[in-house]
Amino acid sequence: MTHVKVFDTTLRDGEQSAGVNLNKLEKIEIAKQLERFGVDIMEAGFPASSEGEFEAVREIARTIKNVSVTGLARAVKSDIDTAWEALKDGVEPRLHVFLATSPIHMTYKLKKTPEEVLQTAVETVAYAKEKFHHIEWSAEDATRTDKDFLVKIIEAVIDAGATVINIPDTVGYTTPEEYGSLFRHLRENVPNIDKVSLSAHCHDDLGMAVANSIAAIENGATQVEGTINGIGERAGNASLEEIAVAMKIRQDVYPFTNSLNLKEIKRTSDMVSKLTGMMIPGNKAVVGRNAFAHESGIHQDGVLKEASTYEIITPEMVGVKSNNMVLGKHSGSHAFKEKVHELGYRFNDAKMKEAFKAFKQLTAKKKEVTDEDLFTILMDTQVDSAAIKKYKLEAFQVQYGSANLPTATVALTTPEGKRLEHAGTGQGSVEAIYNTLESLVHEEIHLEDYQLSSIGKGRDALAEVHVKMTVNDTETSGRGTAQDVLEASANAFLNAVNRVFVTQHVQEQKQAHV
Ligand SMILES: CC(=O)SCCNC(=O)CCNC(=O)[C@H](O)C(C)(C)COP(=O)(O)OP(=O)(O)OC[C@H]1O[C@@H](n2cnc3c(N)ncnc32)[C@H](O)[C@@H]1OP(=O)(O)O
Ligand SMILES: CC(C)C(=O)C(=O)O
Repeated sequence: MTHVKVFDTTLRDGEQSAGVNLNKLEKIEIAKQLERFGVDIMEAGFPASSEGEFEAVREIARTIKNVSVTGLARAVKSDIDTAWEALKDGVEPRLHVFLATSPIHMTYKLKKTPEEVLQTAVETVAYAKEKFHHIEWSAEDATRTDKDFLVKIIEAVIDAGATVINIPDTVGYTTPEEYGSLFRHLRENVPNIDKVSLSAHCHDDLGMAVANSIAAIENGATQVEGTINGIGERAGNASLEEIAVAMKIRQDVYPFTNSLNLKEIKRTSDMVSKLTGMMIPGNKAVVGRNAFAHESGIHQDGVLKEASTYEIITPEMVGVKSNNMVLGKHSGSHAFKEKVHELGYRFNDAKMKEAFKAFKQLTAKKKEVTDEDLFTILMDTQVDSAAIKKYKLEAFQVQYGSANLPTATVALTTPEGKRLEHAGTGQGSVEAIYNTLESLVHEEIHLEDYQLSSIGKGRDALAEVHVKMTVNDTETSGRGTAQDVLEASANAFLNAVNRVFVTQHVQEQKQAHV
């Protein structure tokens, strides 16, 4: 059976999803989970794109020990140098360098002739080879590229030192037949193709990213790229969990192996969804809330008699567990620690105490704390940098009545430790809180998006709010959870403001040290 390497780009192409903005701690947390999931390569970001991104990629390369960490670079020497600085301490530094090859991209975007593009590609790969042993070269918009030119440029970059050739369907334009035949064509026509691995990278604009990726594998790709939950630019990338489960369930027609641990799918998917704020549709294959739910009588009857009548994937296969140890008000720290480990978290004593405290606070309001609730608490504990001082919500009160203008009174502490209080109004309760918070933090804030969902079921379920906003023209996002919808809303607002504040604070500290 052919082994297929899995290249995860959740932290790069996935983060290119409109409105997604992960901070360093969140990226590291996802990277650790991707390592547990068993990906072979993870693209941690685009180091030359910003200082924050550079630092996140460098930290991931230093932290992750069982996965080759890569970073994206344009065919520009300074991008390659920056990528090297970010990646060089990793266990297997790997560069991902790309250049567009289609007539549309070369003419209008790069404003270069095909000859100039070929020369730039060769020069930059040769330059990168002085530093990197592993180089993936991507022909951006390969599926709208002239085939003869594609053959020519691939042969040249292999000679220059590329070790993996990626054939991206950048705009999600291709079809399974066409994409498969492109891989066959390259294998048959690029003279030195045996020196490299071929990789597939598909986008989902026409809803065919997974099918296209599998067609590529059937036709010689030994590496497949994608993201968790299929997040990514525009309509997203190929969803890795769907590719993995399709290969597992249809081994009879897809005789390929990979190193993924399918039982980590649910946890990975939940984490990516929560930290990016990209909700998973209920009917999403493999990880949607309804993926294992049977609603209609005939189906339920069939499943009760024999599950395989209507279930081709078992929930256990992808890590959806039945909750056998319930934690609540009377649970102690031992059971809590046990559960923390079961959920895949490894905390030092201080973080464990912090998480236990948050858990106990929740049990005062909620009878039964589910795995989903705990997962949220643990993730919040993990990605919160207690060392950096931030705005903190102290108390709030909202007066609401259908005939009155809602009024919020809010108290918070500033990063400098000062307590502030203010009251304000709005058309609704959330707006009243947000108007008041805006006055308190003295920044110009525009709310772009607000999403509310519940974690789990029942009247006492936790509320989770995701916001996207601009703070003084800087785009940011925030997440807040609480049992009360208004408190979760206030937390999300302050979380978004704090992200901007923390970034500024780190930059100011750096400048002070220069
Ligand atoms: C298909 C993909 O997903 S590619 C990855 C896309 N991801 C991103 O763009 C996210 C990160 N990007 C960024 O932060 C910024 O775009 C930066 C820092 C990389 C560049 O910013 P800027 O210098 O302001 O340039 P801007 O983004 O406006 O334009 C891109 C420039 O790169 C050029 N370019 C685009 N791709 C490449 C490439 N592969 N190799 C070399 N140059 C390239 C464009 O032609 C344009 O050049 P020009 O300024 O001479 O016209
Ligand atoms: C950089 C390349 C691989 C890319 O993301 C694309 O073409 O979609």
